[in-house]
Amino acid sequence: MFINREEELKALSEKLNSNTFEFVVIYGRRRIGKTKLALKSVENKEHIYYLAVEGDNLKHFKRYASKVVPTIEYAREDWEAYFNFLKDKIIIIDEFPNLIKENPNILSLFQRIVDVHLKDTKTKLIILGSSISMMGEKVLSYKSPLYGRKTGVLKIKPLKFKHLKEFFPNATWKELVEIYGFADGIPYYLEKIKLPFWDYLEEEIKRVDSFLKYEVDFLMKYEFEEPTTYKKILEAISFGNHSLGEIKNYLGIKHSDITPYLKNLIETEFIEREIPITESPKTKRGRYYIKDNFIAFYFRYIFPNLSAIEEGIFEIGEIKNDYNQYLGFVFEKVAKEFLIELNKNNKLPFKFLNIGRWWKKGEEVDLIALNKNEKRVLFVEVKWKNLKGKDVKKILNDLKRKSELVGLDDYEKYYAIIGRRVENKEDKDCLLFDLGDFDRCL
Ligand SMILES: Nc1ncnc2c1ncn2[C@@H]1O[C@H](COP(=O)(O)OP(=O)(O)OP(=O)(O)O)[C@@H](O)[C@H]1O
Repeated sequence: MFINREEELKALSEKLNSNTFEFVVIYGRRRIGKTKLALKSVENKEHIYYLAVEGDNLKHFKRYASKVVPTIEYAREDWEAYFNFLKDKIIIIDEFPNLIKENPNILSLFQRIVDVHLKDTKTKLIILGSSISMMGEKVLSYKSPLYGRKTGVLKIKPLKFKHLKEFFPNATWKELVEIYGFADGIPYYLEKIKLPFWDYLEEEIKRVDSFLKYEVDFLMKYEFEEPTTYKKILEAISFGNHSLGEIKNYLGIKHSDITPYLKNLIETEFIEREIPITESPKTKRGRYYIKDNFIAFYFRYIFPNLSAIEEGIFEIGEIKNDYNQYLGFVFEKVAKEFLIELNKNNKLPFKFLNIGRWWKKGEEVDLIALNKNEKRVLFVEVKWKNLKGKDVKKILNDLKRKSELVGLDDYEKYYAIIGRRVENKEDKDCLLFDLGDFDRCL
């Protein structure tokens, strides 16, 4: 089964079919599907695939490459000599950071190989890496010897919510939101899930060898040497502490500065900083959110309960009882994707160019979609609840009240409510959507 990645495959296919040398960097968090994508792109093409390991890479690489280019057996054991035998070939090196760890000079060495041997050939060199900090600093940064050599960069993101339907064609949208809250759009986790979701989760948590216990440690090991404080920060955010002050309070640190930790967590893509949509990027009023649902799920439900899970006394009810509240946040992310899809297909009253949250002094609007040129704005409230007519009226009144606080007085205003289920969607005072619309629109 291979799901989506159409745009990435198109970009790779253009590179692979070009008449010139190409050096493509593919990176993204572990489990996201880099290897599968790279291999899919060369499915019907002769290629060398090498997964770099912790040591002896020169020897191992030669063995793999010789399956495609037997004459490489005669090459001296060094990278420059190897690449002389590999001109015009497709070469994929997975987990490139392992090569850097084994030999930090590899970067200058590859720079030389490109400049002296490959630049004027049709060789396609594709390197893959999971450590975002290392790929960023050593490969992609302007300080890297390889900086000017790459001809393409692909950052692999999670699959979209709508793609979950392809993994689980028989699941309802409600069940898909529940699954998304756990696995996000990360193929490795999606692949593990069997329906019904709650039975799967209960069984997985009970397993002595459950991957849930170790996965996040394994991911963090790739980015941080000492993850304790990072973990505490992620736990704080997963329990709804989003401002700097709230996070500090949760950690119980009064004076020490946690901004370097936050900066590193942003750089390694564990979290992101958001600002109210109407503010300038320089604002101090940023808030921190965990980037993928799997990490949020782990820090909300697994990390605080590791001992109980280990002792086999953890009850899945602990998660079930809280899950709807947690999904409130997950559903906002789903709703945003849904609106972006509607926008793309011209199914909204105007085309927005910007979408994001807004907050000020205890007041919040879940989503605001803007077109500054046309001076039109859509205010959106997202509710992971079944809404009756009277609920809709109440929410709409409150949304209208809040819309007056945002300061877009001369804009033409529109309102939308997105609920789990909404009764009487014909109400014409605002746009109303629920999971029933997803089949039509996603
Ligand atoms: N587009 C996809 N459709 C379906 N399954 C996928 C897709 N991409 C990846 N997978 C599955 O998800 C799992 C992880 O994918 P893959 O090994 O390619 O990720 P990766 O980013 O290279 O991970 P790592 O860095 O941890 O090795 C694999 O079992 C793969 O089969």
